[in-house]
Amino acid sequence: MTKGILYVVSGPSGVGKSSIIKEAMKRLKGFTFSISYTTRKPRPGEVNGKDYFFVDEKTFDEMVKNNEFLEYAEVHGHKYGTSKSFIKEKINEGFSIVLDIDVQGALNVVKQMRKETVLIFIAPPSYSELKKRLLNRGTEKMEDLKRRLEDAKWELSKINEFDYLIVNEDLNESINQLISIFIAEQIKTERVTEHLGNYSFFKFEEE
Ligand SMILES: Nc1ncnc2c1ncn2[C@@H]1O[C@H](COP(=O)(O)OP(=O)(O)OP(=O)(O)O)[C@@H](O)[C@H]1O
Ligand SMILES: Nc1nc2c(ncn2[C@@H]2O[C@H](COP(=O)(O)O)[C@@H](O)[C@H]2O)c(=O)[nH]1
Repeated sequence: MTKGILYVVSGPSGVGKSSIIKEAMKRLKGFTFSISYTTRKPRPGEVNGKDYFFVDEKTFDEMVKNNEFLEYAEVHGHKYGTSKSFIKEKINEGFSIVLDIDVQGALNVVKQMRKETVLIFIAPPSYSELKKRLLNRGTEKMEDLKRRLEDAKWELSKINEFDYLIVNEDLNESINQLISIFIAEQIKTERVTEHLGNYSFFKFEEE
């Protein structure tokens, strides 16, 4: 069976990754979201098993020891990781999987699974707009917010390592751009021909 595609969406905190992904996935069928594990405490409204699997440090470290993560990283002072068994299973079953992970994690995934992975960077229209979005979201204390903005500088320096770049100015346009990438990648010649197996286009000329 043809392997699925791993869409890795990354970019600084507060740029709009989850807003774009959630809406794109509502409008498409057949896409599965990879729910990460984290040691961060849930925000109001966040649901365990839907937004994240919220675990304590001991559980997370145990999972690292047992090699249960495809990738994991310390991001803005908390630990986050992607389940290896979930990704391997789904990708082998031919599913399209969407990951919302940080830049370190994204570069780590692509090192292991270049052929299956599509790297998408979401950038803010400006640094001040990023700050505004984080402030308006109001989910972080000032100290955490400053750290996220500081970390954004390194993350933005890695844009050129990504396959696609969406500048999230207008949310609806960004959603459409993400959907376009998802669909275009599915019909890349190498993926379609791999799916068709022995099918030959030249047969038509012979008939
Ligand atoms: N194009 C946009 N214009 C204005 N506001 C936006 C836009 N896109 C997203 N936002 C707002 O910016 C805030 C941050 O968005 P979101 O939580 O989706 O970011 P994120 O990249 O997933 O953040 P994190 O990495 O911290 O999880 C939210 O309040 C969201 O409503
Ligand atoms: N390397 C990984 N990064 C992850 C994972 N899950 C989420 N993230 C990234 O963490 C930051 C912060 O998220 P927040 O929900 O606390 O605001 C954000 O950039 C996410 O993309 C993961 O499994 N691995």
